[in-house]
Amino acid sequence: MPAHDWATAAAAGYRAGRPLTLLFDYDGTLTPIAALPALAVLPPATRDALAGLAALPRAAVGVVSGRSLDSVRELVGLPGLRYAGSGGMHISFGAEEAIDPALAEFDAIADALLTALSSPVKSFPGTWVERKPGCLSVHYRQLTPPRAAGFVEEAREALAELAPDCPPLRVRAVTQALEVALAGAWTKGDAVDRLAGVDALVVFAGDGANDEEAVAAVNARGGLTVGVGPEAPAAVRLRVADQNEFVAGLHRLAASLCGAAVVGRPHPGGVVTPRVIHQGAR
Ligand SMILES: O=P(O)(O)OC[C@H]1O[C@H](O[C@H]2O[C@H](CO)[C@@H](O)[C@H](O)[C@H]2O)[C@H](O)[C@@H](O)[C@@H]1O
Repeated sequence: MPAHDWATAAAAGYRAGRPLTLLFDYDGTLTPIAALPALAVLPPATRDALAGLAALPRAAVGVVSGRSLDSVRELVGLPGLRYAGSGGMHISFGAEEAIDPALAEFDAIADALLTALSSPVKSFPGTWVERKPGCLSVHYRQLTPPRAAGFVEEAREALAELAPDCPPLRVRAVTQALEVALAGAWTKGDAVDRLAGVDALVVFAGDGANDEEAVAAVNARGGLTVGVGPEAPAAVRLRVADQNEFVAGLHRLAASLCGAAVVGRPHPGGVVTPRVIHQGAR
């Protein structure tokens, strides 16, 4: 195995005695990109690998996603993991939650944003808006590249027209969707800071523009950042060509640290009912 392989490096750190925190993006990293969000289902073998790694005595596993917290938690289906949804604004670890106050501020203006976006969405059939706590994804995957460029321009203009009556927005293109949140809202970097754990070797893997802050946060901790595919943030320390290669590394890591026991193991049952313990300052 080459020395720059992320799974080999993570296994070596764990074997050397360091706690290991593995944080992964969901869409495009743990699952292949699909035509619609509902079709991006986690393969059972990937779930087994995550469950096996999370059961190790000095390891924690988290999924940090642009999806809503409920959606990512349900799709992954492992109560023992750490989760962040809404691009880092809504964080869940064990029985505890942290919520960015910007989430509620955004929700108070979300209807106005949806109204503003209704005109470009009507003009470009195939586009649609996914409403999530604290943010929106304006999807345009079904459009050809020139139509997508036209749609993005119109959607950005529609949002910009709200400017005098609306707090500043953060609008960025993430895997064929415009992600819209309040400027200054928590990002995946904030989620990394809350989920990483003290003294752990932190590994983060992601594939898109909304992973930039997580990559910066993990690099700042001296951790291991893995870019999945060509659109991964430029600052990653290691790269894999695509989602298949990333999952192959995940299986190698699980096999190396957990042995054959990870395949077909029953998943931990039980439902954790989270309670809110912290609403951070903006
Ligand atoms: O941060 P992530 O976990 O990567 O989530 C980013 C967005 O993922 C979803 O949309 C993207 O994946 C869909 C399924 O593969 C695809 O159909 C869509 O075109 C992509 O934009 C999700 O729907 C969004 O809420 C997430 O922000």
